[in-house]
Amino acid sequence: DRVLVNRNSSFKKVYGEDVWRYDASNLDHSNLINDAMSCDARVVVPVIIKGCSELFDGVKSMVDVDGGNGTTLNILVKVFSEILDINFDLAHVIDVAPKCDGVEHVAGNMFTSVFKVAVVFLKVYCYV
Ligand SMILES: C[S@@+](CC[C@H](N)C(=O)[O-])C[C@H]1O[C@@H](n2cnc3c(N)ncnc32)[C@H](O)[C@@H]1O
Repeated sequence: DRVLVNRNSSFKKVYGEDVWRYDASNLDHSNLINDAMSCDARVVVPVIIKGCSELFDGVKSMVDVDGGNGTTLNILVKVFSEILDINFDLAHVIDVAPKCDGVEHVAGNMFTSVFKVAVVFLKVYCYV
């Protein structure tokens, strides 16, 4: 109720800015979130591949918007190697994302960017 009434999150109330802005200058916290999301991707993405691989049939290019450190695409590209993959996230996340063959890391803001790709993949975005 408090979030709905005040129109901001508990995180913002405590730290003065939303978690993604906070992380840009608190890289330990950013890395903690990236590592946690990587763990999630390692569980969820194989399930997507096993359960609905037809989603990727014929796909030539794909961007993972808010893709974190690229774990999701690192897994997908090993199975669907014909897809041109772009991992898109904020600059402080992309700057430390590990390189991976077949995945291009691009930094930017998803609210002001246009993606010239066939498929936009979005797994877990939250405003905190
Ligand atoms: C909860 S994590 C999800 C990471 C990944 N999609 C996953 O599910 O494993 C949210 C991600 O959104 C990114 N993000 C937040 N605001 C963004 C924006 N305006 N443009 C691009 N990425 C953003 C954060 O840096 C973070 O990596």
